[in-house]
Amino acid sequence: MYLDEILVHKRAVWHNDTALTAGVPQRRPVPVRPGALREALRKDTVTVIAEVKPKSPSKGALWSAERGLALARDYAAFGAGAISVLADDRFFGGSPALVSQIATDEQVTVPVMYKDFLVDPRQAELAARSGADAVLIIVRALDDAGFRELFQTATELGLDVLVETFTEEEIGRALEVGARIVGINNRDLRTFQVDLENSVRLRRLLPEEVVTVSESGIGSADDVKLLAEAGFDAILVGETLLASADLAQTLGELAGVRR
Ligand SMILES: O=C(O)c1ccccc1NCC(=O)[C@H](O)[C@H](O)COP(=O)(O)O
Repeated sequence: MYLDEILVHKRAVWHNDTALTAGVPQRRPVPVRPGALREALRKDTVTVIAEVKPKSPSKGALWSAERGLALARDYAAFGAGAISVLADDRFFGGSPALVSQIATDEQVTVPVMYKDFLVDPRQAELAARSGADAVLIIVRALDDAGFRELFQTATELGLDVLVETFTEEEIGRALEVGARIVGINNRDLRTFQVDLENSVRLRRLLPEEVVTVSESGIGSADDVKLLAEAGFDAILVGETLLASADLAQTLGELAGVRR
């Protein structure tokens, strides 16, 4: 299920008002922490944003959603600087309720990002109600007006925004709206091909004041060293952690690389 098909589904769900919102309180249950994600990503070592992703279109089943909270607690205890939680149910097996459960948990003290395919400002409102500190917005999912509106809505709600890019043109669009945290995806969401060189090649287009995140396909401390040398502040990692037989060790290796 490639990006275009996911977006068709998302637009239909929000257009028809049939989005899954059960398990998310009507009012945000915890205070907003603007800047929390950005701050967590600027450390001496490359920060790991560890992902709770129950399944994926490219890999199938990865982790049971029922054990999502336990996983998030382990991530926080073993050195993740932030946690990304899939809010999409259909393709990734997550839910807004899962984000809420993790974002409001007392043992999960690191920032939590609401990870979905945002096509409607109401999704940013749902993210804020869930208690998340941040949302991800994928530039290529939106036209300029839609991107600007979503970015503005999320920012006004006090959420940090990780703006995901894949090309030079998309980096230009991210900077144009004033993005302060920019991700570069290594996975082409139209083919699922993964190439870390995409991050290395595009990083130089981002100014120093922008916090940078390399996303997807990161599997070893050597990968992280490559990205640290290219100038990245942080990495977004799912599959490598979800498949690890020794999470404390794997996370320790990825999170221990100096910038
Ligand atoms: O992960 C997928 O298969 C996928 C398919 C279609 C759209 C998005 C997809 N992934 C979203 C992500 O951003 C990744 O989950 C994230 O970067 C972590 O990647 P990885 O470490 O490779 O699990």
